[in-house]
Formats: sequence, structure tokens, C-alpha cells
Amino acid sequence: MTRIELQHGGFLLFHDPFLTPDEARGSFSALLAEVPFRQETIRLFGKSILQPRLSAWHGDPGASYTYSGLSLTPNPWTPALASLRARVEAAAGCTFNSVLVNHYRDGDDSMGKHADDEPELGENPVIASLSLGAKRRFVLEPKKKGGEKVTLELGEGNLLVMAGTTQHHYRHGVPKQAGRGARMNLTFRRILPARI
Ligand SMILES: O=C(O)CCC(=O)C(=O)O
Ligand SMILES: [Fe+2]
Repeated sequence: MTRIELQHGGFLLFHDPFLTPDEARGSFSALLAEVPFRQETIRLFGKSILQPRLSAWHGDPGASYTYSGLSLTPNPWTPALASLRARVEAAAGCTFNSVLVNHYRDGDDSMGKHADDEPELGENPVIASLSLGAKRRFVLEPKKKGGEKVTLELGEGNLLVMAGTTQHHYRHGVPKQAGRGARMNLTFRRILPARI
């Protein structure tokens, strides 16, 4: 495990490898069969657009998540998701009540730069990101102008934990990368109870 202190605040814990190649391949095919992936429509600058990837939201009852005008009610834990959650919790040393599963069908699918800073995640969320399938570039860019970017290659079976004040100071994303094969990424999260 490598700890990476981020220059502008926050830190990363990188477990490489976390799953064996066999475990990663087994998880990929189990999730493909179990997870009801959809291509969601989000609202961005007043326009409706289809996300450039497939996704699914799973979690404990009540762990609802809202971003970019999209409100997600959790699907139940599947066997593969439940067993991955237990392993990720043991490595991260904390508990998670939900997971966003993203399926990048090929190198044309991507994730735009964003911070996971929705209020229901709390002040300094711990987000544990498990990658399966094709290796993709993961870019963290400081919100403040002029700071240094951090680029990681997230390969099959890697676990990346984002913690501390990372979401306050950085945006992250997965740019298009021509020629890449299918990839899945699971971000385990803790949704806090709604405030009254
Ligand atoms: O696919 C990845 O590595 C990143 C996913 C991500 O940032 C998210 O689900 O919020
Ligand atoms: Fe994210």
C-alpha cells in the first residue's frame, strides 16, 4: 500500500494489487451478470445529455444519492457486490453503505472531471475505488489554478482510497483513451442520513 499526500490537501491510499488477476476477472463477469447497468441521462447547463458510460447504484435501503439532477434509489446488494464490499471495508478500515458501479464499455466511454462533494457524503468522505478490466488513466487536478496534476494508472484489481480533504481541493476524472477495452470501477461510499 502506498500513501500519496496531495500537495493542496487530502491524501490517497493506493493498493496495487488488491485483487489477484483471477479474482478481478471473476468479479468482472459476476458483476456483468448481476448488475442492472443503464445509461443515465443527466442535466448539465440546462441540457439533457446521456452519460458516456453505463452505471448502477446499489446500497442499503435509504442510501439515496443525488448528483447532476439525477436522484438514485439504491438497488439491493448482489452477492458479488456484497463480498467485494466486505473486502474493501477490511482494507480501508471503515464501513460503506453504498456503491456506484461504472461500466466503461471501451476507450470512448469516460468520466468528466468532478469532485465527489455532495452534501450527503459528509464533510471529508472516504471513497474507495476498485478497478476491474482494462487499465485507464485517472487524473486528479487541483481546483486552484496552477497546481500540479496527479495521474495514476488504474489497472485490474487496484484499490484507490481518496480521503481527508481531497474532494475540497481536487477534481478527478477518467479521460477517453482510444483503443482501450471494457473496464468497471466501483466507488464505495457512505451516504449519511438526511438532515431534517
Ligand atoms: O472510474 C473511475 O476510476 C472513477 C469513478 C468516479 O470518479 C466516480 O464514480 O465518482
Ligand atoms: Fe468520482
